Amino acid sequence: MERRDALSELFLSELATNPDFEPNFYNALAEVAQDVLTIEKNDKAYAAARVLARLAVPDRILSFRVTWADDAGEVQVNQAWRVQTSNAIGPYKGGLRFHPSVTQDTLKFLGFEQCFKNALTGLPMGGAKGGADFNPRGRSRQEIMRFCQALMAQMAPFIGPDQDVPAGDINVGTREVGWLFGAWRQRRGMFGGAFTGKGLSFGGSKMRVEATGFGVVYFVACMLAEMGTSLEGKRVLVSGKGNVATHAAQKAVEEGAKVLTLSDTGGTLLAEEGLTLDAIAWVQARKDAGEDIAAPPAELGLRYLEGQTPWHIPADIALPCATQNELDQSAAEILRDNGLMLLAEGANMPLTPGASRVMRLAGIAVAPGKAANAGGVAVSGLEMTQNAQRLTWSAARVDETLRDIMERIHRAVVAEGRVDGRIDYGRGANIAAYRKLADAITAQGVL
Ligand SMILES: NC(=O)C1=CN([C@@H]2O[C@H](COP(=O)(O)OP(=O)(O)OC[C@H]3O[C@@H](n4cnc5c(N)ncnc54)[C@H](O)[C@@H]3O)[C@@H](O)[C@H]2O)C=CC1
Ligand SMILES: O=C(O)CCC(=O)C(=O)O
Repeated sequence: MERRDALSELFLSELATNPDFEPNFYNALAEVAQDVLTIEKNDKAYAAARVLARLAVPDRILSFRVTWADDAGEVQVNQAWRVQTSNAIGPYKGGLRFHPSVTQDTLKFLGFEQCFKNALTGLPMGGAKGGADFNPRGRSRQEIMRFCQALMAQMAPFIGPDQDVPAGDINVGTREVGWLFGAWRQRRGMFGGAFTGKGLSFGGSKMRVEATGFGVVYFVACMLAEMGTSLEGKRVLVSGKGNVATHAAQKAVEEGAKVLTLSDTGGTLLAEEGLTLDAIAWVQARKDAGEDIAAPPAELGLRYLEGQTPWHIPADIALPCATQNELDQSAAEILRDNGLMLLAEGANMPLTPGASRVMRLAGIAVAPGKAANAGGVAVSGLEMTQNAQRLTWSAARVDETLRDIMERIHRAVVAEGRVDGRIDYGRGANIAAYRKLADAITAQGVL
């Protein structure tokens, strides 16, 4: 970690020796600390307020046992959490994830990142993240609905439009948000914008489904414009086959790029001539039906590379859009050797620390998730605005505002990220977000 200075070493050393060491949270905090601690030290008010030390400890971590009955009538027990990291600039805000790999560490790191991401959007949203170690794979629709209801039986008292506003994340889409919202509404006896990503018939925003993936591509277009080029004809690798991946692929194709891949945990779908919108729609339909993508119809021009990730295929742009730590050091070395020009994180923290180091040393522009994938939560913020106004905006208005927000985030990140004639997007994002959080935290006293 050659970027780490004495200040961040000191700050992190206590965390590193903690017996409950949380590796994902540690990596996320380390990334931020090395960029902002000097700013904090040089600002009397920030230093006195110990801003980063306060953000490093969530306001609270709520932990729940979720008990429900499966289709066979057997009792199932899961563990769930809501990490409310900070509401200094707005109500707690961040998604809910259902996946067997979910731990308190995962959610603590995601909640911390969410504070910075939400600050970058310019909208009044604090940071939170939640989820459960529940695996929806192989579960029936009824079982997933019962699980959502059992979870809300526990979590509903802590959720509300001005309190904490969850949304979807991995394995939590519009359908699950509908069930969660329904259960919240029933428990609390009120209707309000307590969730985003809702169905359009009960307060959801147009374009929320597309927003994260589209926003990634709007951000990449800004990076390319900064380099004096565009997406036209660029070869793009996308990983994942979910909400973020398929919408990033769709928008990149619409902007003239040649998207070569999507992927899942079993392998990579390769389109040598570039994915068509029909091929992307096929992947979306398979995912929605809970079916795999290993046997695509011949007319779509796809090949499934069993057991492979997309990263060995030569390309100009990489968009990891599946999950954290999905791209490691050796994959980064292959991308670098194949002449990659930029990478934007659709997923949250998809690069391992080793992969980040390879990219940095090679001078490859890397847009961190907190900037590049902020479009999703930005449109969630617009959904909260629409709910508060009791109005519905047109898709065109939301999309235009989304593009505008991504361009503003890009400008803010570039303004803080110029180092030795190049742009360090990670540093720019950390500092721009930190300043906003620090101003709010110092202004509100010691609490
Ligand atoms: N949905 C949203 O609005 C936002 C999501 N994100 C992040 O984007 C990432 C993806 O989230 P969604 O698309 O919403 O989830 P999703 O549940 O729609 O899709 C995730 C997909 O990734 C695939 N996957 C999981 N692990 C993989 C691996 N190791 N290799 C290849 N594929 C893998 C799974 O097959 C799954 O279909 C996550 O890191 C999430 O936190 C970030 C910002 C907003
Ligand atoms: O829309 C939201 O509130 C949350 C989106 C999210 O979980 C994320 O940005 O990682």
